[in-house]
Amino acid sequence: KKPKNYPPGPEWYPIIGCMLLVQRLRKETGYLYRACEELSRQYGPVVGLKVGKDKTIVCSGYEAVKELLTKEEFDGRPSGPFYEDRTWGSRRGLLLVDEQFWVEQKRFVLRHLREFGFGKRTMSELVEEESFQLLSTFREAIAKEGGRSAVVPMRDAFSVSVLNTLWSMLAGIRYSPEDKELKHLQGLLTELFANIDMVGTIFSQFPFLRWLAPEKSGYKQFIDIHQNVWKFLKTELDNHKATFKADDPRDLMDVYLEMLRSKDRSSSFSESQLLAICMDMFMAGSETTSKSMGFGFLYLLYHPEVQVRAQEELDRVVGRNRLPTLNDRPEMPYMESIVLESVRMFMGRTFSIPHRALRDATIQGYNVPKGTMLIANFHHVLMSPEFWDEPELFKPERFINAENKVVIPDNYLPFGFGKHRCMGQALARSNIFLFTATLLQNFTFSCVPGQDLPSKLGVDGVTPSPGEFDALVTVRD
Ligand code: HEM
Repeated sequence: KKPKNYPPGPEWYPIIGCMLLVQRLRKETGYLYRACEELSRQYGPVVGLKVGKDKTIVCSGYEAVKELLTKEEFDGRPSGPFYEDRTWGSRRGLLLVDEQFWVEQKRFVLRHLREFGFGKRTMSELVEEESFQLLSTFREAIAKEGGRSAVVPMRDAFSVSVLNTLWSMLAGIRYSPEDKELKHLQGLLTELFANIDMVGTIFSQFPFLRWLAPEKSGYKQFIDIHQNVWKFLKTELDNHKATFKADDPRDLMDVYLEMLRSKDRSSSFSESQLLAICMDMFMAGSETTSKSMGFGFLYLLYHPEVQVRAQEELDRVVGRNRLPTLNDRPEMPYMESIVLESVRMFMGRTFSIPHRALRDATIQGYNVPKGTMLIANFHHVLMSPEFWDEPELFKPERFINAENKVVIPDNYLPFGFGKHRCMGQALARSNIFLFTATLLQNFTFSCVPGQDLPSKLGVDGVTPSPGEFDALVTVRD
């Protein structure tokens, strides 16, 4: 039975709730966000659902999304097997934890990452080093062809560079693009992201399936992948422990190990929590950044005029005799806007990380019972014609005002808002800025002759992906 004054939505059936309808709409539209958009067209900006055991409210309108992201009552994260079994029976990490545990761990990580990558100087060092490596990889691909251009698979072209910035901060490690260990880790993350949703999986909504149908429900695979990521991280943790020197921390792992040795640490600190932090930083930071770039470059193939304008800005501000740096950013509003537009195209196809009502509350006047999961569908705020002129087009100039300054509208919320807002926004934007600027300074990207332009539809998953596509990369004259 629906709770009193629950947000409007489709009819619920025993056990399954409205799962069948959501699944059907998802199949018809190709994306879960589109299924939810369809429901909000019918029921309004706040839709009340029940999928299996989970009462779930999906918010689409700006007012509803803002209320969800800022109200302290909604600062919980969901609980249940999906959110607990990934970290061996209790919620750990940074992404899916709440209350005092989350506050303590987030504060610690933010404070110490300033020294290892979130600070202005350390971030410049990290990102500039990776941009150079990325440029070398593209140059090598062209050199192999022996001419001035090469066909390059683009979907995963940025993953190594992004993973390297994260792993350098966490554990002081950088990989070469050919490294076997790196490919293993990347493969695990890609597999995981293709097999789960932002809102859980069939076995989180119907927990009994874990025991009845562990293979078919995806539970076994989910646990196997997590176990492998865990093993990968544990090997590095053991290396760190073996080479640890008190008072000489090299990275986040070392400062955390130092904390674990302190007698008066809080009980939220543990070795398994350290591993879960690393896992969550990979999960939150790698696919999001590289897929935003994937979408960005896909759209650049459609919009050669955007490349020309970006290259004019690059030539004017940076020239051709040195590589761009993060210090050039204030002078490059157009490149900055390409970053914003790339992230809009990515996050406009998905949801926030789910929140949970910590107690009975209301949203937009509707009742939200304690324990309800709340999700922001970012499609509306990032891609609706209500807010954006020709939202489906890649138009960086939409973020630039008459004084040639970047202006970000209030409804541009791809990194969330409120206390759970993204921890990695500055790093993600710096990575996308410098990787894109370095590549466009040196190359022009076009559709491979004889091939159609790649589909803009993308592929659904825990985060949307642009699908595989190639670009003809040509050295600039
Ligand atoms: C384009 C790239 C990225 C996008 C679009 C993005 C977006 C988001 C969003 C929407 C949230 C959830 C906000 C909420 O639930 O209210 C989030 C949370 C988070 N992000 Fe990101 N993110 C990106 C990159 C990164 C990077 C590079 C890192 C790590 C360095 C990172 C770490 C996190 C963490 C740890 C959280 C959880 C924060 C919390 O719950 O308190 N993200 N991100």
